[in-house]
Amino acid sequence: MNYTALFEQIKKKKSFLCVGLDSDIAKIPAHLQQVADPVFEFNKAVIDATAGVTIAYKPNIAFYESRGVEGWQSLEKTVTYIRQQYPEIFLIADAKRGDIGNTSQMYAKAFLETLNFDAITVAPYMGEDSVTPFLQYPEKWVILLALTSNKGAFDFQFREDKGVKLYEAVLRKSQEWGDKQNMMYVVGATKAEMLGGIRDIVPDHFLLVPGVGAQGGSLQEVAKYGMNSHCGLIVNSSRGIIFADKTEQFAVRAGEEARKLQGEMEILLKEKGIL
Ligand SMILES: O=c1ccn([C@@H]2O[C@H](COP(=O)(O)O)[C@@H](O)[C@H]2O)c(=O)[nH]1
Repeated sequence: MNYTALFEQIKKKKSFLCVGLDSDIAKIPAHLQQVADPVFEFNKAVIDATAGVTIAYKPNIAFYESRGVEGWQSLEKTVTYIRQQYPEIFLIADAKRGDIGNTSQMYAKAFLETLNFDAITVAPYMGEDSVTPFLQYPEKWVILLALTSNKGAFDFQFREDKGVKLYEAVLRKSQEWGDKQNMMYVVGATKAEMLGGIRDIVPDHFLLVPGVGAQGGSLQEVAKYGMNSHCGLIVNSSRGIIFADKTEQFAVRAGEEARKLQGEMEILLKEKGIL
């Protein structure tokens, strides 16, 4: 999916919501634990309840690969289901990969070709040759970790060299490798106040923003500092939507939580003049 198609989806759905499929098998409602593939059945119900107001899904790969072969099967079935039922939706593998060049090539093939995701999250710290193999796929995206939502972000990402913070150096240097058509950046909603400065460096790129919902980030603050004339934001919520309820009503509640966020997003898009 290209930049224009993504923006068209945002306008059509009046939403820049990404639902995170962090489908921890231990948290899946009891009544689904007996079926053949509880994670897939859970995902399917959440997807059907939220697809109308969602532009992207982001399975976090840890919740699948931790279960071995069965987990990979749940993931593959989930991707196939979304591709068949909701082909307009943008699919992000939150895998946080990146290694020496020939290994990155295999990670890229695994997620962008074999599993057919639209995008993959990549850690930038091994540099150019670890990132560029992911950029060889037309209409696929690298989402580079820039400023993460967690407390540990302060350990390295704010370190300064000649007045430039490490996450700023990531934003600047990586623009030599890709552009707004194939590269996005992760910026945590918990660091929304830094988004103004980030927009000075990457005014046009899409940003994937996790941290709204369970981590307490504010959607309004994210939009205030981070929204550009093409929206430029994909805001993720995982636990706040998929585990809003742990009873047989989980999908209904997931749909309600997703619609609530979409309603707030619609207001923000209108305020910005995008709708
Ligand atoms: O800086 C980052 C980068 C990635 N994530 C991921 O996003 C989701 C957030 O889940 P919630 O349940 O909505 O908190 C999860 O998959 C993280 O691994 C992030 O939170 N922060």
